[in-house]
Amino acid sequence: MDFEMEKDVNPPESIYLQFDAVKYNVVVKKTNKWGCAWGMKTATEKEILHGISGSVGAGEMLAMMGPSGSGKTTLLNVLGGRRTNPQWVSGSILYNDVPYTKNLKRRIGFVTQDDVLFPHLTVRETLVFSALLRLPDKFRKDQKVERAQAVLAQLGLQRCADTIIGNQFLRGVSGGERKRVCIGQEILINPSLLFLDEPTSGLDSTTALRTISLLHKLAHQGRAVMATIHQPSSRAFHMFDKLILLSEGFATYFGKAKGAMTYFDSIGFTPLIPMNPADFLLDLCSGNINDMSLPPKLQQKHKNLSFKKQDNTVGNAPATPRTLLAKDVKKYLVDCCEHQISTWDRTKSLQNQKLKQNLKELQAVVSEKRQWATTWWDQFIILFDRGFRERRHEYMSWMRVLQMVLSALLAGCLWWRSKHSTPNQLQDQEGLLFFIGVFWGYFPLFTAIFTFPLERPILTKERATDMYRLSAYFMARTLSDLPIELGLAVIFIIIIYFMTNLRHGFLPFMYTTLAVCLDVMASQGVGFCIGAAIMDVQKASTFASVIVLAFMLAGGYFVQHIPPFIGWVKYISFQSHTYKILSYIQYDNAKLRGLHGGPTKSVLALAIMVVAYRVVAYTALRRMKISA
Ligand SMILES: Nc1ncnc2c1ncn2[C@@H]1O[C@H](COP(=O)(O)OP(=O)(O)OP(=O)(O)O)[C@@H](O)[C@H]1O
Repeated sequence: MDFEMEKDVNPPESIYLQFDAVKYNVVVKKTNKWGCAWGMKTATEKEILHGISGSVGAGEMLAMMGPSGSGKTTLLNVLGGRRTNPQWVSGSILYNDVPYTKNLKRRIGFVTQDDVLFPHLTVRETLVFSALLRLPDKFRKDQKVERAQAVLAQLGLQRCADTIIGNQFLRGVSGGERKRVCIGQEILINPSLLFLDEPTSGLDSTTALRTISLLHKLAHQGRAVMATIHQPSSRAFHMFDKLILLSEGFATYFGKAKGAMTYFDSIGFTPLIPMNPADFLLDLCSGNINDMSLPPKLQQKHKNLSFKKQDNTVGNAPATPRTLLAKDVKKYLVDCCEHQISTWDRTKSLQNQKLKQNLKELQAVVSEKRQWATTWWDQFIILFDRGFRERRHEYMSWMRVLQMVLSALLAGCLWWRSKHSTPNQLQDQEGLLFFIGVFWGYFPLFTAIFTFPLERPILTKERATDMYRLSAYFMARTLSDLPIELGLAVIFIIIIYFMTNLRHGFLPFMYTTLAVCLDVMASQGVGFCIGAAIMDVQKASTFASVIVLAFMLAGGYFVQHIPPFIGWVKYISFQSHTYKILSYIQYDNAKLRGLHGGPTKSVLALAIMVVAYRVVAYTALRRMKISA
């Protein structure tokens, strides 16, 4: 099956990307001698890209090839505006002769190596939600949906349109289809520049070829397409317009893909057996010179080295004649590239394009003011709807409902027809009230701590493309789980209230339900807070268990006279306040049970906590800088 050409969308505005002598450094932190990340640490700077030059224009597909660790992803991230800190990036990177600004985001599509998608949404839902969020408001809702359908057809995804995306635990669409969904999410906005990191990794050769052919078509519709490719087949290789070959962060070739073999032949490297050009080039960049001719300069060295003893060292590893030769080959390639290729290509610049189009017009494309595609409210509604659909299986999960019902039935049996006439009966019933507070202060918290750490990859991806405001996401995400948590809490209270014979009457029942709902919301707030601040599921769970334990112990049931230096825990413990409110609802004279301060204070405290913990969670999320 081939992919249809896009018919109904105007060609994107052309952007000519030119980069010259691009370098990229990172700080490498070394751990101490025990391998721990804390204590005495040393930081060193490491140069990952050593002055890469090249260009790509509308209608061209540039492939970046090289052995693993040669710097392809890093270069793609730098050119795609994902690494812009001038402290670490140097050299010139110009888009229509203008340096990168965040305004360019809406002209750039970026497909990352990992397919970051919601597993429970269908292919159609994924594309429609992306279209609703990313296409500007000048399109009506039905036009946005139509655009998503057109992309679906263009990428040949109709057959699996209503299949869920899936993940390693959940059967969904195939790897190739998932990759096409990711590409679809980017081409929805009709980008001028499309960057793709390993779009063919993990795909069989036929699907990989189809994907490259799709990229080739997308480029020929007037886009500049840049992709890192590991091991293309020879048919795929011939679809590339331009090629950058990297080896250990150095360029060993930049120019027309078709001219690569001729170039390497001209500098002395020719395959001695029929070979896929991509295999030949990768072998060469890795210094593996089996089955190829060598330039005379290296041939002589090869002979000399073959007679030498293996007593030299390169780095920590013993240097054999083969590794020394590989090093010489790479150096030779880099020198040749520097002198012969980059010089002729650097002379080509925007000048060629300027002849075709007005420079001012081209630059206006790059400098267009950055603005949100949709309003805050639309973002909130769309994200709420998406969140609800993604987690609908959880909401409808019988396991969860069963867990709640069984817990309520168990507690109902244990406190069956409880009374509070004698001190012993009263003590038992207070245990029940405390249990309700602790139970509903525990489950929502442990569900909420996973929210942000698990959604971080998708949040990072979507925020990098300016899809929505963080506040709209936060509100939608924190509110979408609330109905189910509150619903379950109400079912629980209905069961337990009548089984355990709590205070009769409509008002006491309603107040109890309200107090538990406040408990649920405060507990969720603490969970969001911990998750957003730590952003690591394991660490967050450990920390949360300590917090829950502290709040429970200080809740007023186990210890009533807490020493003043630790007494503040009681005030921020939502379980303590819930227990207090429930006691007031059940008993007329709560002071007799050692409870001081009326229920109003506790209701107020819980209400403040519901808001305050969420504000702290939002601030923590902002500080994580999950944006580009
Ligand atoms: N933040 C970082 N800190 C330290 N080293 C880094 C960092 N980022 C990249 N590197 C190193 O830079 C080199 C290039 O990495 P990069 O991911 O760009 O390679 P690649 O060619 O895309 O590899 P692959 O094909 O395996 O994905 C690697 O040696 C990598 O370990």
